This record gives sequence, C-alpha cells and structure tokens, in this order.
Amino acid sequence: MSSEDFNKRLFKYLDDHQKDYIQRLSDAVAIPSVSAWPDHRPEVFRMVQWTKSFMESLGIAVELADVGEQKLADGTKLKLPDVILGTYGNDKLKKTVVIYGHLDVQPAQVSDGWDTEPFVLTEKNGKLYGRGSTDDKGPVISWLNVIEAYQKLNEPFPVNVKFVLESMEEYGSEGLEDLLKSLKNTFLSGVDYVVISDSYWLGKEKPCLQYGLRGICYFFIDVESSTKDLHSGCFGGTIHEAMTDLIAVMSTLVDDQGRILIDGIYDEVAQLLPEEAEIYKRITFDVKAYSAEAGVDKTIQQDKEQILMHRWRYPSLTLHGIQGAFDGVGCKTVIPRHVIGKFSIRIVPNMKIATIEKLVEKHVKNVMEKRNSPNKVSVKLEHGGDYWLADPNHPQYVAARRATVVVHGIEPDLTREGGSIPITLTFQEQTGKNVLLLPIGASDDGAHSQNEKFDVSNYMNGMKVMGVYFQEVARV
Ligand SMILES: NCC(=O)N[C@@H](Cc1c[nH]cn1)C(=O)O
Ligand SMILES: [Zn+2]
Ligand SMILES: [Zn+2]
Repeated sequence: MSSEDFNKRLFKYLDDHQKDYIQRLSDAVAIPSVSAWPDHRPEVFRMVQWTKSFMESLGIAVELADVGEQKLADGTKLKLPDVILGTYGNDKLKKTVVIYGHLDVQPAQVSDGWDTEPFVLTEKNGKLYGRGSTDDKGPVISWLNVIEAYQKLNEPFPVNVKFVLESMEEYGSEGLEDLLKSLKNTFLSGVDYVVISDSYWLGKEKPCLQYGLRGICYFFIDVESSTKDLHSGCFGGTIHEAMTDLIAVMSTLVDDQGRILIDGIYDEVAQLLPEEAEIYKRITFDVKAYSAEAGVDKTIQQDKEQILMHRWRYPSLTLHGIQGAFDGVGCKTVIPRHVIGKFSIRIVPNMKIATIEKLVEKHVKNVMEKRNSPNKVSVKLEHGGDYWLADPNHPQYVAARRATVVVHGIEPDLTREGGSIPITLTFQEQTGKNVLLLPIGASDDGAHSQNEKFDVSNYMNGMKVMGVYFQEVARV
C-alpha cells in the first residue's frame, strides 16, 4: 500500500474515533496531578499509574524509575513521582525515536477565575477546556492514540519508540536530569531522534516547528522579621517589616520597559547578528491577535520583530508572588512575620545559570545593605534550567515539515519558544542526537492560565501529523 493510501486510512480511523479520544483526555484531565501542591502528590502518582496502564494496554513495556525525594521548604521530604520509561519495538533495522512529555499540570482552581471546573474537561464550540488539556496531557495522549491507531489498522509501526514521561516538569523536572545521565549507556543508547510536543504554535492557524527555548532561573527571596505575626497598630512604625523589605527589593528588579535592572545581567546575552535579524521578518505573527490573547491593550514593544525577539532571544524577569503575605478578602491589620518573594528570569544564549545566581545574590545584598534593616534575608535559586537551540535544517526537521505539509497543506514556520522545557538540553547532550519540538496546540490555548483549552481540530490534526511524522522520520 502506498503511504498516501495508508495516510487516508489512518486519517479516517482517527476521525472516526474522535469521541473516544475526547473521553480519554477527559479521564486524564480528571486527575488533578498538580506537581506544585505537595498535598496533591497522590494524584500525581495516580496519573502515572493511569498512563502506565494505558501504555501497557498498547503492548508498550513500562518500567517505573524511582528518582528519589523532594525536599520541601519546611524541611519535610516527599517522594518524587516515578518517571515512566516505555519501550515500544526493538527492531534493529528501524530508527528509534525518544518521545518526552509530562503528566503533571500547573495549579488551577475555579476561584482563580475559571469559567468551568478546571479538572472537568468541558467541550464548548470545538474547544476542550481543562487544566492539562494542552499542557501536556493532550499531546502525550495523542502520541499513544496514534500507536493504537496503527495497531487497529494492522500497520507495522515504522520506528521503535522509547517514552520518557515525567511528572515534575512544572516544578523544574527535579530528579530527571540525573536519571537521564544514568541512562545514557542503557535506555538512551542507540536512539536516533528525540521529539517533544509540549509547546504551542505562534498563531491560531499556521503550524510551526521550534528549534529554541529560553531557560529559567527561579528564585525565592526569604525575609523574616519577627517570631510571630504582629498587630500593625501595636508594632507598626517601630519595627523593620519583612514585607516592606521584600517589596523594596522586588521593586528594584525590573523597570517599566521590561528591562532587568540587575547589574551585569545582559553581559552574556548573544549579540544580534544581521542574519538573525532577518529571520524574524519572515515569520507569520499577528501582533493584534497576540495582545488579544494576552488580554492587554498595549504591549511594551509594538512591532512584530521586537516582540518576537523579546519572547525568544532576550531575557525577561517576572515577579510571580509573595508567599506569607495576606491575600484574602477583607482587611487584616497584620504585619506578616515571614514572607517569601518569588520571581524568575527567562535566560537566553549565552547566559550561564551560575553567573545569574551570583549577580542576583549580589544585587539583593546591595539593596538590603542600603536599607539598614536587621531582618534575615536569604536568596535561593529554587530551580534552574538552561536555554536550548537546535539545528532547524536537520533531517528530523525536514521529516516533520513534510508531515505538516501532508496534513495542513502548508510549510510550517521555524520558530523559537519563550517558555522553558528544562530537560530538552539534557536529552540533546545525553543522546548526542537532534531534538525536535513539534507543537500541536494553538497560541491561544492559555497554558498555565485560566480556561486552558485544546481545540478539537488541533487534537485531531496533531495526531495526524504525529502519525505521518513516524513514517517520514523512518525514512531519513
Ligand atoms: N510547556 C512547558 C512549560 O510550561 N514549561 C514551564 C517549565 C517550568 C520551569 N519552572 C517552572 N515551570 C515554563 O514555565 O516554561
Ligand atoms: Zn508543558
Ligand atoms: Zn507548563
């Protein structure tokens, strides 16, 4: 049978089973596998077991790798979720593809402003709303659905597949880097390509392939002022307040133009070369739609090239929150005794995590010295992940481009991504092979945000691209 004929059968099979795929995603979304919530760790374990059972039902050999314990801020220890290592096929004559994905999700609660229950997949106008629908349960399940479709069509699978599915990605992939290093000469030896579907198109219509990611350095600034919370009427104006110190420090980190104010932070950022500047001009990107997706009236930069550069090739600093601060409704006249400020810096070529860590420590120390405060202040790099860049002309990218053309009838843009998948570089280093980012979700999916969703059309077309990608990559 020609590949065109098989593709027709594959696409029909996938289309005919749309309902089953939505039900499967709904079952996965119903498990609130939030890695950042320690009390939800059993749910993360349940998600691992759910996926293991699904994989085993497809004849994938599954091994669970223990990656140790997580030490929480209060000193308690919590078991890290096992990493799923799956092996599908072991034919020496076939190429071997490693598929990485994650089963944990960002926190979500209706009170954050969701229109529906975040852990109940809700279909409205062709969109599937639910936490993890696009990040990253939808894409992970898509890969597995495609394997099932090949089986049901009695079609030999074109490649061997090795799965690495973790459940701490949204919390810095703790334990995974060491695991991959230990697997270099065993599970990861002899692989040919690595592919990751855990990112989004640049727009809503046009597919893309990505060859770059920013890294991340996530910091905690801990300020402690007293042994207990205090009445602001009795003590206000007489003691050095922890929150006042913390806000003073946090307000010195970034200016209103998004420029990071930490001395030396831009020193290692790669210079923009004329050839690179040209790349941004060729990319399809709708600035108005971007603002609309963010729900803002005005972005810092106005032109397309500048926005893309500030997403992909310049660092950014975001203030995320303050643990221990009063954030309830109403008024509470308290002086919090202990607050932890959280911020992250997205890092780009050629910034080094160790340099960033030193510069941030120095900056906080300088600001605090000027304040003459007796409070205990410490800075901690909670987790760090490197930036990553690959060669978009590599044959694996050519294979994925062909697959995209078959399904979408259009060449994908070759783009980068402003977010981070910290383990991508480790895969590249430990396998020595090309890594491809193959996004299937749309730019407005709202990962990490309220009302995260995955379009049914992206789910269906994403599986089709994955199905054809396996054939194309088998040939290169
Ligand atoms: N889909 C990728 C993603 O969302 N990655 C996270 C990774 C991360 C790192 N620290 C906390 N989360 C991201 O925020 O980019
Ligand atoms: Zn993700
Ligand atoms: Zn995410």
